[in-house]
Parts: sequence; C-alpha cells; structure tokens
Amino acid sequence: MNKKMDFSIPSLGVAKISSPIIMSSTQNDGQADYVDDSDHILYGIDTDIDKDGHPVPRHEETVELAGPRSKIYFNPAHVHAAIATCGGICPGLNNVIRAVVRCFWYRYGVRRISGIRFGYQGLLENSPWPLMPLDPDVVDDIQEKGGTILGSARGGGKQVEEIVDSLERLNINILVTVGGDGTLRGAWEIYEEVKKRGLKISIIGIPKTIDNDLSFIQSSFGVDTAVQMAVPVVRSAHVEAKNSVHGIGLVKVMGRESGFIAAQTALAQSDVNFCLIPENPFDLDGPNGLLEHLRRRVLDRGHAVILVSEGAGQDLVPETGEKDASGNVKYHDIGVFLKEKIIEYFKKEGIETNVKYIDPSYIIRSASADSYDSIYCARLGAHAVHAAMAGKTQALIGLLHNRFIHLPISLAVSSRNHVDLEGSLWRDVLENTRQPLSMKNFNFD
Ligand SMILES: Nc1ncnc2c1ncn2[C@@H]1O[C@H](COP(=O)(O)OP(=O)(O)O)[C@@H](O)[C@H]1O
Ligand SMILES: O=P(O)(O)OC[C@H]1O[C@](O)(COP(=O)(O)O)[C@@H](O)[C@@H]1O
Repeated sequence: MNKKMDFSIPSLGVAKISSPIIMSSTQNDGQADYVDDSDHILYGIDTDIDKDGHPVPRHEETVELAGPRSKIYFNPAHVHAAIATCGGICPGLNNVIRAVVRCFWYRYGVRRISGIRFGYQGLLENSPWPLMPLDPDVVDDIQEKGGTILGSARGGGKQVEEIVDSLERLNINILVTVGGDGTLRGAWEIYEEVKKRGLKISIIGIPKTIDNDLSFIQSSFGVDTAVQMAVPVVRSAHVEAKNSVHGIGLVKVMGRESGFIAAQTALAQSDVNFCLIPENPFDLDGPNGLLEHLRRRVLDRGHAVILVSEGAGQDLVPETGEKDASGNVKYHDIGVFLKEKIIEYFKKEGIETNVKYIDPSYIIRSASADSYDSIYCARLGAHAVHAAMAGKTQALIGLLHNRFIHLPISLAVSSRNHVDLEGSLWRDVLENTRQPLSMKNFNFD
C-alpha cells in the first residue's frame, strides 16, 4: 500500500517584491530551461518484491525538482546572503562556497555575501569572528585547497534564539548552511524560530557528510574523494603485510555510524580481507571471531589486510563516556584496540606476526575534492542559491536517482543512511573480501 507523505517545501511567498523579477534569457545565457514550481518527480522509495519477483515501490512520493525559477522572491539589491560550514571538514567544502558565491553574484547580481566563521559559533552573540565578506575574487581559487576558508566547528547550534537574534541584527535574509545531521537539525530549529518571529529569512541546507550517513541523498560529496585517498593507503598496508612474516596491515577510515567509506574502499582496492563496519557487529574471540579467522588466513596465505571503519566493533570496547561539542559520542580508537588484541592473541598462540596500523583519517578528510566531487559541489551550490532566491525555506538540496531535488530538512534528518547488510553493496564487499564474519547467506568459509 502506498503511504503518501507531505514533501512540500515551505516558501516565503511568491515574488512579493514590488514587481516580480523575471530572470531574462540573457541572464540565463539561454542554456537551461527554468524549473516551474509545479515540477515534481515521482519516486519509489524502498521496494517490495511482487509475487512475480519484480520490484515495486513501497512508498511513492512526489518531490519538488531543484533548479532556477523564472520568478524570484528576493530583490537581489536587498539580499544579504550568508553561508556557514559546520561539523567536521570534508573534501569539497570550498567548492560549495565558491559555487554559492559565484551563483549569487553572477546569476542574480547579489553583492552582499558573507561567510560565517566556524559554523554556528560565528553567529553567537559574543563571537570573536567578524563576518567574512565574499565575492568572486575572494573565492577565485579556493577549490584547490582542502577544508573550508570559513573554518568549521562543532557546538553553538543549539543556541537558536541567539543565532536568530544575530541574523536579524546583521540583516541576513538568506542563510545557507553546509553540514550533516547535526547542522541540519540546527538549521531546522533556526527555521522554526524564524517562523515563530515572522521573519522573511530563507534557510537552505546543503548536505555534507563524509560518512554518507544522510538519508535521501544517494551519495554525499567528499565520499568519492575519501575513497580515492583511502585506496593507496590500503595498497601500502598490503605491501607492508606481504613483506613481513605473517604481516597484518590494519587501516582505519572514518565512518562513525555508517561504513560506506570502508565498504567502497574495500571494493576499489580488492586487497582487503576483512572489512569491518559499524552496521555489521562481529565477535573478536571464539571459533567464529575475527582473531581465529585472522590466524587461519595468516597461516594459510602469509598475510592479511583489515580495513576498519571507526565506529565498527565499538560494542567490544568500553565506552569513553565522553561527547564532543555537538553531543556526538566520542569513541575509543578501534584501530589501536584491534592492534593490541591481535598482537596479544598471536603472542599467546606462539605465532610470529607483524602488525602495521595506519590511520589516514585526517589526511583523507583534509584533501581537496576530486573531479567527481568538484562537479557535484558546483551543482549543489548553484541549486541552493536558486532555491533561496525563489523564496524556498527549510529546504535541503538532495540528489536522488541523479536528479537534484528539494527536500524538507526535517525529513532528511528523520533517519540515518546505513550500509544495508542485505543489499548489493555489502554483498559485493563480502564476495570481494571473502570474509567469513557474520556473513549470513554468504558463507565462503
Ligand atoms: N540536535 C541539534 N540541534 C541543533 N543543533 C545541533 C544539533 N546537533 C548538532 N547541532 C549543531 O550542528 C553543528 C554541527 O553538528 P555535528 O554533529 O558536529 O556535525 P554534522 O552536522 O556534520 O553532523 C554544531 O554546531 C552543533 O552545535
Ligand atoms: O575528530 P573530529 O573533528 O571530531 O571528527 C571526527 C568525525 O568526523 C566524521 O568523519 C564526520 O563527522 P561529522 O559528519 O559529524 O562532521 C566522523 O566519522 C568522525 O567521527
């Protein structure tokens, strides 16, 4: 049975400025058609299999298409647009900032664009950081650098009233926030406060998560670069492992709750023998535990490579009891834990081994975007500006089935995206690694 949800995107109104601005074809260079507000696409989200074995959508939803509208809500002369990057950094953030600034400037003629320093913290009343004025010269070559020229930070997002006071004080009427689950929760609360005060401020989200853990976004920017950066590390771990007696290469990548980087890297570099992700719990000890399988693999083939996502196996490690400034639980380093356990186990078994642990997490995260992510970021940034100028609010720019769409921010944060243990990505990883852990129907042992 189809379950219909409300996918409508709130709007500040329709062209309430004295005379509606119709974007001329010269401004558009005649290159693309405008998107009409009534343009929607129908999605099948989740699938069932019918009695003949064919996939059928479980939920059908209509979603608004992203893109430039022929009528815009804001008069460009009165716009003060601001952009903030929040949470951990991610390859592509500078590309997004650049695209947003260039689209406001060249496409709409907006001349007041500000960067907010260090995420939501830059909008707190006693922030020591003034706004950073942005224009095409400032952002000219920032895409060549990793990180974000604005800086990014955790914390501050829950001080909503203070943030909205600042937006009012600074006359900001468009706020573009680039961030993940926490950032978007913050953006949603800001939107609610703006609505409560009856302000005409558009709140637009651009999804950022190197962990790829946001739902309704088929793959988020930075993930492709992360995999590209992780591949040579796994290759090195393999070389190290092969060149020592019973060598074990152990590599940790980011992925607090979702193991997409690890899963995709394992596929990209088929040297991985054990891919450990948060979604797939595993035993350490016992006949079906990691250590026993590792012993067999090392004695059989002389070496092994383990790729672990930072959130994997956290049930095996005592909790730290600590949280970061955003309220995310801080984890023990699973790589260090596994390294110690492996060394201890092989020593007890009287088997010589050499464990080489490599943690490239921050080298990966601080890289500049590869060309796939650069293209993606350029398009996300422009779509965010189109949405804002059309007066959309509480809208997240999503990518589903290769179409850019508007999603209500509240919907995007309603659930997390995880590697589906019954899905084809994980099945392909298991077939590639031939790992015998928790393999359900894929027991190669
Ligand atoms: N539930 C929440 N409500 C409001 N703001 C939040 C919430 N969770 C996190 N934030 C804010 O969002 C920002 C980034 O959150 P964080 O979880 O660190 O990164 P990400 O957005 O990448 O998930 C921080 O400034 C934080 O204060
Ligand atoms: O060391 P930091 O800066 O807290 O970042 C580590 C975190 O960043 C991430 O890569 C992404 O986290 P966010 O999406 O919350 O920014 C996590 O996988 C990881 O736990």
